[in-house]
This record gives sequence, structure tokens and C-alpha cells, in this order.
Amino acid sequence: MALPWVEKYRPKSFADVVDQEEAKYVLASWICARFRAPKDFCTRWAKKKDKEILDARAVLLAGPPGVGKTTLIHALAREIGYELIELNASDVRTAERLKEVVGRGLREGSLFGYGGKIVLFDEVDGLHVKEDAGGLEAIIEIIENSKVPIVMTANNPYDPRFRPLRDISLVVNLKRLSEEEVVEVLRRICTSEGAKCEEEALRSIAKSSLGDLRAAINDLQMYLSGGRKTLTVDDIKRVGERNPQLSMFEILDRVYRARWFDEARAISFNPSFDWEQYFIWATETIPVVYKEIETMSVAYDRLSKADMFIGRIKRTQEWELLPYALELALGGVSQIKSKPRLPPFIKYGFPQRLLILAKSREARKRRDVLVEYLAQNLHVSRSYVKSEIIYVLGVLAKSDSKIVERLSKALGINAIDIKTLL
Ligand SMILES: Nc1ncnc2c1ncn2[C@@H]1O[C@H](COP(=O)(O)OP(=O)(O)OP(=O)(O)O)[C@@H](O)[C@H]1O
Repeated sequence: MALPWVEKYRPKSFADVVDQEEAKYVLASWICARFRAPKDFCTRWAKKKDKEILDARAVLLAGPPGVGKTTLIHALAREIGYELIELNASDVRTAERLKEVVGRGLREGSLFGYGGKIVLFDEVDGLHVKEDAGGLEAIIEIIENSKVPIVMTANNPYDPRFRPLRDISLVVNLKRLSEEEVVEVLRRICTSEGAKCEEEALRSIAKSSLGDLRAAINDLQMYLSGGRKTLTVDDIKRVGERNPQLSMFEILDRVYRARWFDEARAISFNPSFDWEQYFIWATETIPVVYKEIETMSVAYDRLSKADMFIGRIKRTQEWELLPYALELALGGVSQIKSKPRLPPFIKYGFPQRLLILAKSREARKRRDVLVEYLAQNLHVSRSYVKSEIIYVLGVLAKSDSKIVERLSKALGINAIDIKTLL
């Protein structure tokens, strides 16, 4: 399998990490003030003198997904020649295990002549404070006693549960990448892959990535998969049209993985977002993603409330209510208190409802013709035909086959089909 481009083009040095200059200055100033680091690096990057930065015991990089938090730490370790001890909070479920792993990492000598060690707790907000017995306290204890740099990353460290961690660390916010920067990185990748990519096409990918460079690079790789060497705006449109289920998979994935309410809600601004389709897909994918009955029930409750808004909108045409419905259906389904940690890959199936509807499309068309014919000739509404007449005709047709024949002649639909419709 080809190397994912997010790995292939992961920045190796501090300078290669784009659009995060402020964070780089803060991080470098902290490292250079408190630990041993190469002079060249410090001269170039350690530009901050604030006491708060120089005195910090640990650094917590906060920001949305795919903006370079983890990459920045990897680049830092490489720049200063330190060995990186990387721990994912969810891998380390208990205080004992956490201390053991960090302790072992710090005790063992480095084989490759590193200048020191740096500990990275990736995604600390993935810690379930209740379940991960003592995990948070253990991290704080490690920070308090550590002689090596400790850095953490989090999408959302502003949950009150993480207050103690924020208090003891310097929180450095990384921003969403600008559209310009995303386009620039995509352009460079196109050149290096020998592909001709239209500026407009890259801009369109950048726009829908919402500042998440990882998502943008993944999209570009998908568009250029199979060795394709050109990318035009039309290609992007065509892929969207030909594979609506593909973009719906992406939409669902973004909704379920969104860390913040706003992030989930923003998906409705995406040009490919079709809320009617989304409702169908969400209905069938909630139990695929949320296995626990409680979480599942909260998600369904919110989706059903959104559906009540939709029902009202359809009845009264009060379209100004749509944003409320979408907030419930996107933010509400995505942000659930007991939300579990999601696996890296979720297999969202194609909704059965759509498959059944597609299979029965012809039969439904014939049924509509029949209903329309009866409604017009009997001077009644279509819903009356559906709820009453069809049933009565069905019973009559069983005892008198002429009824079916006459309907068949009048409608030009063969008699067997009429029988199955009644
Ligand atoms: N600022 C950046 N400069 C250059 N490349 C970046 C930047 N941000 C992200 N990338 C690209 O996106 C990929 C993912 O970035 P990274 O893992 O650092 O994101 P993250 O912010 O840690 O996200 P998450 O919170 O989901 O872990 C990188 O491998 C890199 O290719």
C-alpha cells in the first residue's frame, strides 16, 4: 500500500511546520530556557522572554485536529536531538501503568546518542477521568517531579475536568490553518508528485478542509489515487456527484469525530452537505459508532428532536428553524457526555433504507401511477386511495379477476404487477 501522504509529507523540521509561528516561538523559548538545546536552534526560535513561558513546568498544545500539534513536537525533538517518549493517553489506562511506562522510558539509556528525552502525552483530553483510574493525577505527579520536558496535546483542554492540568502547564493554542497555507502545501505536494493541479481545485479542497491540513492532504491523495497526474475542479465535482456515498462517509466521520459543537455544526456549511440524506445515514450509523446503550439513546433522542423541528418546518414552512434542527442533528449527535473514544477506522455501512428504496423504485413508480389514476377517476385524495381504496380493491380483486384486468388495461401496467400492488 502507498505511504499515506500525511506521513510522507510530515514536516521534519520546525521550519517546515507552516502557519504556527507563534506556537513555535513559545515552545522553543520554553525548551531553551529550561533544558539543554542546540545554540543555533535557540538563536533562531527562542524569541520570547515572558516569565510565564520561561517558568512553565510543562506545555500543553491545544487546537483542532490536523493543525500540527503532534508534528510540532516530533519536529522539536528532532531539532534538539532528543529521544521522544510518546504516550497516547488512551493507551495508558491506569496510574500504575502510566508511571511504569514513563519511568521505564526515562530510566533506560538511549542507544543512539540522543541529547536527552522528551515525553509527549498525545491527546490528553482522551483520558476518561472516571474510567482511567488516577491517570490525570499521575500525569500531574509526573510533571511535578520530572526533570525532562513534558509536552501534551489536546483538542479541547477547556473541559473543567482538565483544570488541574491547565493550572500546572503553559497552554499554547494552535490555530486552524489559513486557506492560503493549505493551498500552498497542497500545491507543493502536487509538484512533488508530478501532478498538474488546478489552483481552483486545490482551493476547493482547502475550503472544505476547514483548516485541517490532515484532511486536506488525505483528500488530495484520494483525488490523485491510481496514479492520476491531473486534477481539475471538474474532477472534484464529478467525484462528488458520482460517489455521493463517499462524501457522506466523510461527512459522518467528521461529525462523529468532531471534538467541539461548533466543529460538528460547521459541517452543515459544506457545499456537499445534504441534510435529508444525513438524517437517513445518521439514523443507521448511530448504533455502529455508539455501542453503549446510554450514549446511543442520547444520540437518537437528539436526532429525533431534530426530526421534530424538520416535521414542523415541512408543515409550516418556517425555514428559519432549520439551523436549530441542524444543531441538534450534528452537534447534538456528535457531542455526548459519555462519548467513547472512537477507533481510527469506522465501517459505516450504506443505509439499508436507501438500498430498499432503490430496489423498490420501479414498484413504487407503478404504485404511484395506480394511486394517481384512482384518485383522479374517483375524485378523492391520493392519501385516501392509499389508506382505503387500495385495501378494498385488493380484497375485491381476490374474488373478481376482472377488476385487475380492467385496471391493467386502463393503466398499461401488466396484470401481475397490479396484483402485487394491491
Ligand atoms: N502546520 C502544519 N504544517 C505542515 N504540515 C502539517 C501541519 N499541520 C498538519 N500537517 C500535516 O497533517 C498531518 C497531521 O498533523 P498532526 O498529526 O500534527 O495533527 P494534530 O494537530 O496533532 O491533530 P490531532 O489533534 O488529530 O492529533 C501531518 O502529518 C502533516 O502532514
